[in-house]
Amino acid sequence: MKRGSLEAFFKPAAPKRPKHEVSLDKSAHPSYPFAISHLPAPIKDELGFAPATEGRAINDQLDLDLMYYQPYIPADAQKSLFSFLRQELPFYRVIYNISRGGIQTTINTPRFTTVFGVDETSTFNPSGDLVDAKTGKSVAKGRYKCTPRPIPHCLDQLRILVQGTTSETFNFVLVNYYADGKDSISYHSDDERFLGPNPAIASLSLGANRDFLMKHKPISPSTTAPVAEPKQVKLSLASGDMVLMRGGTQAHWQHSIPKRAGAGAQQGRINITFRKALVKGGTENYYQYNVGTGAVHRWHVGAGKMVAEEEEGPVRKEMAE
Ligand SMILES: O=C(O)CCC(=O)C(=O)O
Ligand SMILES: [Fe+2]
Repeated sequence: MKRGSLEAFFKPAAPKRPKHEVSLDKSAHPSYPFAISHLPAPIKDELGFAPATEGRAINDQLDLDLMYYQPYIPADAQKSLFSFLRQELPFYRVIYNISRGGIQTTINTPRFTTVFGVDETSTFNPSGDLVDAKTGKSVAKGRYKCTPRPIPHCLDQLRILVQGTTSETFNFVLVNYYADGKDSISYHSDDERFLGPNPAIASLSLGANRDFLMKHKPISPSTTAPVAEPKQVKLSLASGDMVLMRGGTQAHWQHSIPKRAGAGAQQGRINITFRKALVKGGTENYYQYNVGTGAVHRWHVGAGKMVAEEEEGPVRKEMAE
């Protein structure tokens, strides 16, 4: 076509190529507070080189069965994946009540959390409807006390990658965001019955370095020869690292990310765990404690922190459209 011709004049200008290739595609679903971008192509390409190192077995202690990838995510993708996920995912600061020794206590989860997925009894069909895993029929509205969310494309790519490496299968992605050294997770085991016996859990770290502490549960005194209490394990998790916990690890060990003071404690850290819940109760538990009922928080680039979004009333929604 000749330059300056009438045709050229009317031909819409070719869209300008962005400096970095960014995906315009997004995962949208009625259960999401907002659409979630797909992984940008450069990150996706880099992930093709994962695992960046071979896993190293840590199983020299009683009941401990870990594989440690140091790192799992290739160096060139660590920062960009961290920033992308922090910016794209909805996060919550869940508050809930528990009864401790008959006394009602309010727990403020000391970190941001979010979760996607559904247990084995259900699945999302290609249209995004929740259906029974066996019959493919629509799941009745009241079946779950929560609203399960499909795993967005960006996290699903990670899930598929980690499944390939570990030969495990996962249907849940839980994400923690530790804004700084004051955020933490106290000692616990992910040994809920809804995960079945000896669950495998893959745990990916991005962003700030944090210590991952593990301790054996108390060993009940037995009539046989006394066993030495295994010593504490400390892994200094760095950006891109992945720990696969499996076998008897959850049944016999607890883990935590303690608060941290001093240099480096101002940096944020993302943790992603991949798990497999077998029954409905697992889905309800995960949404109750990782989404809850409070406001959604979103990363605010200008403020450099998570900001709670106002509840979207009908007026704002109309304006946004
Ligand atoms: O942040 C971590 O590395 C651990 C998170 C964790 O233990 C959990 O979410 O259950
Ligand atoms: Fe855990």
